Amino acid sequence: MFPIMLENMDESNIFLVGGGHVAYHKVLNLHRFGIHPTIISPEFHPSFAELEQQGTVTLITKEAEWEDVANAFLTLLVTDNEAVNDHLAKQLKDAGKLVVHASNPSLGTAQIPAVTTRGKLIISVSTSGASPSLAKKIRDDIAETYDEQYEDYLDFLADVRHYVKQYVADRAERRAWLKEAIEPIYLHNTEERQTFLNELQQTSPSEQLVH
Ligand SMILES: C[C@@]1(CC(=O)O)c2cc3[nH]c(cc4nc(cc5[nH]c(cc(n2)[C@H]1CCC(=O)O)[C@@](C)(CC(=O)O)[C@@H]5CCC(=O)O)C(CC(=O)O)=C4CCC(=O)O)c(CCC(=O)O)c3CC(=O)O
Ligand SMILES: NC(=O)C1=CN([C@@H]2O[C@H](COP(=O)(O)OP(=O)(O)OC[C@H]3O[C@@H](n4cnc5c(N)ncnc54)[C@H](O)[C@@H]3O)[C@@H](O)[C@H]2O)C=CC1
Repeated sequence: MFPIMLENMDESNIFLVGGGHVAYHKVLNLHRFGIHPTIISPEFHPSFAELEQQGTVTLITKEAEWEDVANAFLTLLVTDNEAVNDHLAKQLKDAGKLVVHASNPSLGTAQIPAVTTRGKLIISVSTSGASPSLAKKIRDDIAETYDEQYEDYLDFLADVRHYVKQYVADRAERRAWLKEAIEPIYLHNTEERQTFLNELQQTSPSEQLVH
């Protein structure tokens, strides 16, 4: 199992096979990350009608075949038909694709973790399929510690990092600034953040562009 963050995906290439209860739950999770998938299924959970109206999903009403997903970047197999899930998982795996098999994870090449976001902070917990319920619980425990105030704190840290990378040439100095920025005082105190940024700008003015 190797965790990785994906970005800049072509979302027209993200598919679900099966349109039931589990599919609906998985789609709401994808939506949190701005992904609007295509779902192939002969029947759909009633809640999908609203999502289709909103334009956040594309529904294709049919039994899934290999041709439907052959060009997919990522496919989530969430039908209640084991044979269909198994067969497509094998073909997708052989084709080197990312595939989540929702009922027999070992046949896939990827799994969905339990996730919470705090702006740029993404808290992601996996139990490698041992207990999705525990993954959820641990995620919720961590999310209590790293609460909403981390949202603008992360924005502050991103600003600091952006500035330091551009205008602080010396590597040791860069590290010192970046290490200082994660001191707890900057989490709680926005005035201290401003003082920090002012000091950073005075010590390393933005005219001295680092190449
Ligand atoms: C392998 C994986 C496949 C994948 O990658 O999707 C998988 C597989 C299976 N889940 C099953 C059951 C449940 N899954 C949940 C919940 C979640 N399941 C998620 C991920 C994963 N589930 C992947 C592994 C992740 C890991 O281990 O860390 C979460 C974290 C993320 C998400 O789905 O978005 C999301 C919570 C997040 C949230 O709510 O925010 C609940 C609890 C609930 O719904 O409250 C139950 C019922 C209780 C229980 O079983 O624990 C079953 C048995 C089906 C049956 O009974 O036959 C299988 C099949 C099997 O295990 O074989
Ligand atoms: N990963 C997870 O988080 C969880 C996974 N599961 C597993 O997910 C699977 C689906 O569960 P539910 O959504 O509750 O079932 P469901 O019965 O609500 O939905 C199944 C869907 O698959 C569709 N389907 C059937 N044959 C198909 C085909 N040939 N091509 C395309 N779509 C097809 C049906 O029309 C239906 O929309 C089950 O195998 C279950 O064990 C269950 C709980 C959680």
